[in-house]
Amino acid sequence: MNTIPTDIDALEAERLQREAIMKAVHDILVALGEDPTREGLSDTPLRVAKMYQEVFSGRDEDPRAHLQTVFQEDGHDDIVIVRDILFHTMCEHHLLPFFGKAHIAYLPEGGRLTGLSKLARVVDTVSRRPQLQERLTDEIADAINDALAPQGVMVMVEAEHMCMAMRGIKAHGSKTITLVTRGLFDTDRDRRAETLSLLKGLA
Ligand SMILES: Nc1nc2c(ncn2[C@@H]2O[C@H](COP(=O)(O)OP(=O)(O)OP(=O)(O)O)[C@@H](O)[C@H]2O)c(=O)[nH]1
Ligand SMILES: [Zn+2]
Repeated sequence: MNTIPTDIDALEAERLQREAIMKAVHDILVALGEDPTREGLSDTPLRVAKMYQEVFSGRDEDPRAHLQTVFQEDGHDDIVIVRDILFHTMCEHHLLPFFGKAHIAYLPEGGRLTGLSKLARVVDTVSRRPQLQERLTDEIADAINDALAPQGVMVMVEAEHMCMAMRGIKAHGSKTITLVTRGLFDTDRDRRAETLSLLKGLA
């Protein structure tokens, strides 16, 4: 009985949100001196609204939901690394893209492993939010730390920010690197150094 009204509510909320974004985009076009009825622009508010709904659709998702499937592999408490997970997201200051690669390492505890693709799914979910690179990196590490309770997690993100390239300082090609660690990587200097060089692809 409940599922149909809930679905209808969700669809209605999505429709209302799309209309609100369309109106805002229409107003921006007018403020820029454009004619929103001209052929090239007439569908632009709808296109932009759908695009924002898509690229910000991770706001209400919990990235930990991807990590609920745990494989028990007793005796495997050695490092797992997935490098070069490509992502795109939107900087919350300017609503311009930043994009690059996430590199993830975790040291399992008690043989608790997750599927490799699930790590990329975590990156995908937190990328579909208005973001800061530092928070994106924290959210990936926290999701893995909470869901798997590993001995340690290390996440490195390297990205180029369009708000630094196509406007403002116009620092084309600059890369921002963020690194966060949890658990054993905070305390064990040797493990930290070894894993960092693996994350950088140096080993
Ligand atoms: N720490 C951090 N800063 C970011 C990120 N994305 C964009 N920024 C910065 O956010 C800052 C916003 O600064 P403001 O002075 O409020 O805005 P602004 O006048 O547009 O700044 P400029 O880009 O220097 O022209 C800029 O320095 C951006 O480079 C991010 O992911 N993390
Ligand atoms: Zn920005």
